[in-house]
Amino acid sequence: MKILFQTIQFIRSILPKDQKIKAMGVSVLLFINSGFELIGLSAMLPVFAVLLEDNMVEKYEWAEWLFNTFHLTDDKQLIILLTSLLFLVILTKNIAGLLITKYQSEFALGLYSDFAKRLHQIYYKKGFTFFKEENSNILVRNINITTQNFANQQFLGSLNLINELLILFTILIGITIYDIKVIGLLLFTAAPIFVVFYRYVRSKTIEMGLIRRQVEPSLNQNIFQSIFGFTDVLISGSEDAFRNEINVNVAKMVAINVKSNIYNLAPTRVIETSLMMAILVMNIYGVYSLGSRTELLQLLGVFAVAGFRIMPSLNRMVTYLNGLNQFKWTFEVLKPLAQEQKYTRKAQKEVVFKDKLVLENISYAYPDTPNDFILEDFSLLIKKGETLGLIGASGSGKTTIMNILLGFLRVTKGKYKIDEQVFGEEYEDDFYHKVGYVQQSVYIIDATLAENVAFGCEQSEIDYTKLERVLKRASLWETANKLTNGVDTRIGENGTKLSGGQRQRVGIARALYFDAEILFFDEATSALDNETEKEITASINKLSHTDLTIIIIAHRLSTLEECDRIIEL
Ligand SMILES: Nc1ncnc2c1ncn2[C@@H]1O[C@H](COP(=O)(O)OP(=O)(O)OP(=O)(O)O)[C@@H](O)[C@H]1O
Repeated sequence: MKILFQTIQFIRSILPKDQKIKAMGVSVLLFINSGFELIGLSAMLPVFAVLLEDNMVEKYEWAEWLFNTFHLTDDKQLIILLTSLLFLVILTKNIAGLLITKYQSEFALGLYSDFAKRLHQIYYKKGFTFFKEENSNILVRNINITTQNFANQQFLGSLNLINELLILFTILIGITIYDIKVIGLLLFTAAPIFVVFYRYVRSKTIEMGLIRRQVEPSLNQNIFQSIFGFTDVLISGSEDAFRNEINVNVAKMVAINVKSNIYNLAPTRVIETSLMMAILVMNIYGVYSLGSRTELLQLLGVFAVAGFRIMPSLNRMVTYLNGLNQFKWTFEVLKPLAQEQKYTRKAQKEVVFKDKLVLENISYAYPDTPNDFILEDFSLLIKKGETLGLIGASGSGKTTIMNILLGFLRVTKGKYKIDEQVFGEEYEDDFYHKVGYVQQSVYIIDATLAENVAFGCEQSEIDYTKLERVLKRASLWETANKLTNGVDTRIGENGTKLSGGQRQRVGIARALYFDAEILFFDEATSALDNETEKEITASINKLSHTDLTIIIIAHRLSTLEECDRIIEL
């Protein structure tokens, strides 16, 4: 049961105040549900009593009251009346139970959506280096699958477990009041079998959870790599190798799911066996120690009713406990939700860029190699409106400088200033609005050309006049007109329906659409043939000598011909 306390503790740490209150509401509903269950169960007892005993009216006041109120004439009518009442009670309890389940599921799935949103936000706040270092498959799993697992298995699981425990506890108290011997029997026969079984399953399910945690992202990675690297896989003849890796991981998932199914189904059989054991012992006791068969029959009746409810309840308890154990690792993934304050950003300020960008005696080392300085005591001043070229050997630090200027990387020593403002977290939002960034491989989403240029805007929000203007400036207007549906043509995942040069132009048009004041080009033309490179360079040059500040990284000097200044690293 330690796992239940740990889970409740963890849930409390990651739920915001309003959700904690709602969660309490859900718990109260669950307790009401337990109450309904117990009413349903105890409503069976009078029916049994009537079936087993004669002359009820003379023996019990409640039977006499029913007889008089409903003008009954004999015991048969009492049986029918009680069974009908029992039916109504069970019907009401089940309808109420379903409504409560609906509410509870809506709340749990609401938590899933909230956790996914919050985790996504936290990851974004962790910034550029975090995304560069983390495995994307693990991040996808964390945001989408882990949050869902937690909401279903940990949150709902623990609530339901408490609910079942309450029901079980009340039934056991009822049985104790009725006949303490029955409880003794259960404790000495069914309980030990159940405890031994659960202990065995617990260690197995924790182990399975850890395997699942590791295999799921690897499997996704295998599949994604084989899909995105289709041409390389085909040409290198590594199709079988990729498929084998997929198969190995799928086989591991299959083995886990088979075991998981068995561990979730086995309790029914174990519990049934242990209850049968209790009945056996009870019969031995009854035959030799009880006065009459009727007494034994009544004892068995109580036991049967209790067993009828205890069995599925115990079964569900094991399933919930299995879930809690198997998905205990999700705590670690969702821990950042409990420390959300750690990731709060400074209030955002407007950045004024009228004159210059300055790198002042900066040094930079990547976090995983803190002693390896890529840049040391480096200074650079870029005037507003200037077109600056950066050239240098591979690995000399050009992209690192660009990422510092973009505000993605923070300098270890020295200062990065925009006019007189020292760049920091507080300027991020406004500064990102002022920059455009065209990389060697422009990121294209599976949407229309217009949506790719007006990146992140809903189709209805796109300014088509502006779109036409920027497409013309990026020399993409003619291409757009040749597409089946013009700018509203879908250009395929990763821009598969566009040429390399056209994809670069989408990047340029995007930067222009968002009125970037500073444009960064990182090897934007290096993957293109000479002719296309010339065309793109011409498009970039068309932009220079305007108010735009342009910083270009290139391998070929020819690309930088029109630059005001070229710096060689
Ligand atoms: N995330 C990182 N963690 C650690 N080292 C890194 C990281 N990114 C780059 N480096 C190292 O920093 C150095 C400079 O890399 P950078 O990408 O800035 O060079 P570059 O001049 O742009 O190279 P290229 O022309 O080949 O793109 C390289 O030695 C590289 O290995």
